[in-house]
Order: sequence, then C-alpha cells, then structure tokens
Amino acid sequence: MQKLTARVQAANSLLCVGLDPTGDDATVARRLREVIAQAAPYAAAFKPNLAFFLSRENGVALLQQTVREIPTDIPVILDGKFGDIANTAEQYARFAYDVVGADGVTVNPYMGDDTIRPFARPGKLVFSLAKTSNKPQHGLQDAAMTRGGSISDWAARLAKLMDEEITDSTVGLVVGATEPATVAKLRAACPEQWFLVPGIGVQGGDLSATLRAGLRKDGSGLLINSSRGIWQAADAGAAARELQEQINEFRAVTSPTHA
Ligand SMILES: O=c1ccn([C@@H]2O[C@H](COP(=O)(O)O)[C@@H](O)[C@H]2O)c(=O)[nH]1
Repeated sequence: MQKLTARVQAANSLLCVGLDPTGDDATVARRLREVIAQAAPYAAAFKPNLAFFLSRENGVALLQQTVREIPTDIPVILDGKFGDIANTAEQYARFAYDVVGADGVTVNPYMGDDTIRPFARPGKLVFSLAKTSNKPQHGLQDAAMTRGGSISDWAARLAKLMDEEITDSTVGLVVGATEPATVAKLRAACPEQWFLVPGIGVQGGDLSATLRAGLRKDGSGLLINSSRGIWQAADAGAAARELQEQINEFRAVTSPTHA
C-alpha cells in the first residue's frame, strides 16, 4: 500500500500498464523490455496477466524476468484471478509473492473469504473481482439474490469487510470501466477502497465517465488499466503518457487538490 501511494504521488499517475504479451518468443521478450522501459515513467503499477505467460513453454521464467525488469519502486499486480479454498489459495499466494515477486494479485471471491485471506500478507495489495468489464450473454454478477442486491454488490461488500478486518494489507476491488454506473454504485458502497479498473481502450470503456464515477474525494483510489492499448501501440511510451495525461486532466478539473 505504501509502495502504491508513494508511486502514485511520485509519478503523478493512476495508470496501470497491463502486460498481456502476444507473439513469438523473440518478439515477446524484446517487446516486454521495450514496453516496460518506455511506459515505466508514466506507470503507477504494472499488471502482468498470468494466462499470457503460462501459455508459453518458458512462461514462469519469462514472468520472473519481466518482474525483475520492472523498476522496484513500481508495484506489480499479478492478474491471476486466483480463487480456491484456503490451503490451495496459500499455494497460489506463495507462487505470486515468493516465486514471481509480485506486490499484489487479483482474486476471484466466488468461493468466499478463505479464497482472499491467504493473499492478504502484510504490505500486499489484493484486488477482488466485484464487477468485471466483460459482457457475457449469461452473466452471474447481476443476478438478483434473495437477500437483495446483485452478486457484484455482495462481492464488493465482502472486499470491504476484508479490507476493514485485515489491517496490514490492502483489499481493493476490480471494477470494469465498461459500466460507469456500477463504478459509481460500488464507490458509494466502498468510499475508501482502491479499485483496479480494466476495460478502457479495446473493450470500449468510457474513461471520463469512469473517473467521474470512481475517483475518491482525494482524486485518487483508481488504477486505470490498459493492456492491448499500450502493447499494440507503435510507441508504447507515447500511448502510456497520453492515457496518464487524459486521466490527470480529468483529475485536475474534478479534484484540483489531488497532487
Ligand atoms: O474485469 C476484468 C478483469 C480483468 N481484466 C483483464 O485486464 C486486461 C484488459 O486488457 P485490455 O487489452 O486493456 O482490454 C486483461 O488482462 C484482462 O484479462 C479485464 O479485462 N476485465
């Protein structure tokens, strides 16, 4: 948490640079180095997606190398969407933190609080899926529940409870930018928590509506992710800078005291 807030301030950035590497092995190795070097000055965090590494024969080694190349003052969130019972989750936590060296993870809270607890190590960032950015034809998250509210409301409530209970690490939420009204609803329910927000760019999320809905009163509290938008850009640094500036222009107008 301290590392994240220090980086957000030092880089004046809420940009999370997603690393979803595609291409042949030589291209991927070169492009990862390039994207990290070019985008780092504008990044509040990097988010490698585990699937894009595990799908390669040397995936774990590549992921470890990637994390080593990220400057040590920039938090790394391993997007693994981990979600299993406690003793299994403990193994995933050892993988993410001890093998890979990540500062945080994404978790799928569908199985309840024991999927989250093993990841809540001191100083670590845990982002629990609440409202995801994809639009499945048959989604679960808005299904009405007998006690009222949708599954995403309950997922947000669980993440808030965990964040309140676990004081030496941070439990935030994953909330997609593709539905700003839900971002606003979950921000009202969780006024202080960090939201990791994918869905900008290729997925069509609305940046300014998301910032309006999700920024905390202090002009912070969101990590806006872009993966393909930066990976596929001719100039990854320029793409990262442009998005960082768009975010900051909005913050300057709505929360002039954020800096
Ligand atoms: O709700 C979610 C949760 C995670 N993701 C992940 O974020 C990136 C988005 O990539 P883009 O190329 O910027 O669309 C990717 O790793 C997803 O697995 C998400 O999109 N939505």
